[in-house]
Amino acid sequence: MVKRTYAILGTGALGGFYGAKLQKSGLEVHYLLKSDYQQVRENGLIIESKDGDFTLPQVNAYNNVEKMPQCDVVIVSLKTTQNQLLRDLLPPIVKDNGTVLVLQNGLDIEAEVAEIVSNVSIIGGLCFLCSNKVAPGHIHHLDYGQITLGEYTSNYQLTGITQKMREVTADFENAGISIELLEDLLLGRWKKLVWNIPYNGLSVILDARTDELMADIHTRQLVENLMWEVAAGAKSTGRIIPESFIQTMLDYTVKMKPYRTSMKIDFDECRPLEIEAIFGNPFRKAEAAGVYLQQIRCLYQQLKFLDMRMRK
Ligand SMILES: NC(=O)c1ccc[n+]([C@@H]2O[C@H](COP(=O)([O-])OP(=O)(O)OC[C@H]3O[C@@H](n4cnc5c(N)ncnc54)[C@H](OP(=O)(O)O)[C@@H]3O)[C@@H](O)[C@H]2O)c1
Ligand SMILES: CC(C)(CO)[C@@H](O)C(=O)[O-]
Repeated sequence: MVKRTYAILGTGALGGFYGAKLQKSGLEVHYLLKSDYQQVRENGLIIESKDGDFTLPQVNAYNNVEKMPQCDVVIVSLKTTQNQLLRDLLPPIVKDNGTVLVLQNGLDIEAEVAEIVSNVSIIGGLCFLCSNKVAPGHIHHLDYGQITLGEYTSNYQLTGITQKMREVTADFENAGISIELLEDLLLGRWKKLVWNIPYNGLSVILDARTDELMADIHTRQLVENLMWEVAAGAKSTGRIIPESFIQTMLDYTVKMKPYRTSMKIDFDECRPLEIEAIFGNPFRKAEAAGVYLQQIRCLYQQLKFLDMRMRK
């Protein structure tokens, strides 16, 4: 059987971790880097993981997509704040009839990708992962790692489980990454936002870790209210998030090790925040369906202010 080749667009906390796992399992992986290029080209990747540390002393590192070979599967693992680059980065490296696997947080990114590349399958993946890039080419995987995958079709119609989903799943599972398959990508994306909208947003605005947000009755209530509003957003697009799922997310977070969200880390390190993909797209999609997500819009406006002030 011919092995699929992979490209990683953005070799950071997430892309570096999954890419290294795929390479370690025996697949050919090509990594696009920016500031870490020289270091990774010379010394490879270091993965410090709760599942076992490993190093890849030699990796296929690039700082220019034009030098990369076309690959069967291209993993989009930039921060969404860089997605304006996809128009230039994606077309040269994805094979005709290949797959683009979007592993970013947020909503409607697959629809943006569909406007850039044609004759490819687009799969969205929700990553339940806690990973940080701690130094150039050095990834610290703290917890979890499962990915939920669903294939995108125009307007997020239901696809069922496709052959391309099965192929990617086989490669990831062979690399020791647990996969769950979804027939409804849009519902999966809204469900992931049930976590990301309250915790990412409030962690920045209130300068708090997840455990602090859950320990205080006022912030816990805020979290829960926001989760309900995400469910209202989902409903406006015809997707139902059951009440039990909200309780599961609250319980999940209580049991999590105290966590500084990725948005809080970005804020603390003065990097642009993923506001449009995680907050803007959801409230705009709901508004287009006639439902006004007041609390999420309020978070969005505060985050935009903080992001703008930080950049000044
Ligand atoms: N980390 C997690 O545990 C986790 C969990 C779930 C979902 N996610 C989502 O996954 C996505 C990626 O997050 P992340 O945590 O992996 O971010 P990250 O650590 O910042 O990784 C992004 C990488 O992209 C690189 N990059 C930026 N511009 C580039 C360019 N023009 N060419 C090549 N490389 C470029 C960055 O390099 P430089 O550092 O040189 O700019 C960085 O290494 C986000 O949407 C996030 O919300 C992450
Ligand atoms: C929710 C999470 C902290 C772990 O599942 C991670 O997936 C994230 O930051 O999106």
